[in-house]
Amino acid sequence: MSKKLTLGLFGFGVVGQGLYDIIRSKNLNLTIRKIAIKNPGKQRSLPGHLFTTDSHEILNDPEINTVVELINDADAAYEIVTTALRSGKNVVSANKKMIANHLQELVAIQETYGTSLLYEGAVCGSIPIIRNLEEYYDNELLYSLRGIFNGSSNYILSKIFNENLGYDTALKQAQDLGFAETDPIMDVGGFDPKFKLAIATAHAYGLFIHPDNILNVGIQNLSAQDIQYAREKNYKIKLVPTALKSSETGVVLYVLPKLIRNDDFLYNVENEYNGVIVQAAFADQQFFFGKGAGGHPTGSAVLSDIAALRYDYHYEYKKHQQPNALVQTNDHELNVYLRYTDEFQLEKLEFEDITERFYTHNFRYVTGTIKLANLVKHQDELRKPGIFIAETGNKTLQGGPGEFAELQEAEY
Ligand SMILES: NC(=O)C1=CN([C@@H]2O[C@H](COP(=O)(O)OP(=O)(O)OC[C@H]3O[C@@H](n4cnc5c(N)ncnc54)[C@H](OP(=O)(O)O)[C@@H]3O)[C@@H](O)[C@H]2O)C=CC1
Ligand SMILES: N[C@@H](CC=O)C(=O)O
Repeated sequence: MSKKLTLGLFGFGVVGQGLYDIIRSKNLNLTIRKIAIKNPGKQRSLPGHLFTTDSHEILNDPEINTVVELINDADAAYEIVTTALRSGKNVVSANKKMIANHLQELVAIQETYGTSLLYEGAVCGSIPIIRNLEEYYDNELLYSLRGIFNGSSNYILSKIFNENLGYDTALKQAQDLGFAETDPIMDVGGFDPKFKLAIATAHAYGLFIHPDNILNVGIQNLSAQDIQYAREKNYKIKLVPTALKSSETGVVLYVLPKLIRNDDFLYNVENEYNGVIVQAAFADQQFFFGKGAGGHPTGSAVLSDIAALRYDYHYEYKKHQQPNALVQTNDHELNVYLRYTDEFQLEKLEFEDITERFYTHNFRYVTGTIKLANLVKHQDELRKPGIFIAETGNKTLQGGPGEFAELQEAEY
């Protein structure tokens, strides 16, 4: 039965305001009873009596049955969300950092208290990927999931490749447009897409992997030489999170920049748009595309979750409940391009083989094969200035109905 929802909203920034605009534009039979914010002195577009800086005005209000958490502080969000769920209120959140870092505990709290936490807006903005992974792919063998999960870094890369804009100018634009996180290293360093990958993996494979255990290397060290290298070969560089089944039981997870060929779905995903490629046994490749950042696109996903709560929708985490033997593994080889400064950096990484080597006084790179475990071991080195790594090979998983996937390498 459809329930009347009375909302308590936390956060009235880019996404909170975006959600409010959408709710106001339609007759949705929803009431926003109170909005909690941080800074009482800020100018607001709504009457002052709607706002509070006291979270208890929402959390202790028995009239409020639904909390919508849209703040930019993951620690405060954790307190708000867990308190709300424990006091019998359903919650919608877009806070991927908080959700990814506490997912297993949040699932347990929902079970204990019979409440529901929905977070479609936390992963790829407007793209309904979580509910699809949760519901649709239950009976499909999921080989891999990869894509563009971060609007800001994609915006920056698009502006660099398509308009020759400088990195700093493009980043400033992404911030001004409300796409970037409060600390933009979360975006460009690949942390934000890693949080999203961790959440998606729980719904794709039933695996709860803490983000600390997933490699992320971002685009913050991208240089003019890397751009030139990619352009000369007709590639674009995108920041790509990947989850793939590498064996009967192994799931490989990482976030790396990637050289993308023009026949890849991701090649034409530009600006703040996101794209997710799901590869499954019977369906083969499927591609989801939509805006991954911004107030209105994210607000639309948040609203969809709010609407689902009218019907008591909750994630069942079925793939986690069912016994399966899947485990995360770093036992996997990747084809990469590596620009480096000192030979010792190259030696440290211990390539399996090197296929190409280029050496001038100001530009050194190799391409070759490297173990993911080595990248994990030396991830701090990979984030230092003067080094840039990008995946080159297009690992696609192929297999027919009933047979296990074979890993196929398409070398560029
Ligand atoms: N921007 C985007 O495109 C997307 C963002 N997200 C996520 O949504 C969330 C919100 O992002 P966004 O709207 O961009 O952030 P903003 O910085 O635009 O807004 C944050 C809001 O949170 C409020 N706030 C901060 N701390 C508290 C607190 N302790 N109690 C109550 N209110 C608080 C701020 O109050 P005040 O107004 O007083 O400063 C502000 O209204 C983040 O988790 C983000 O990662 C998810 C998908 C897309
Ligand atoms: N900072 C994020 C916002 C949406 O999740 C991004 O750029 O994708």
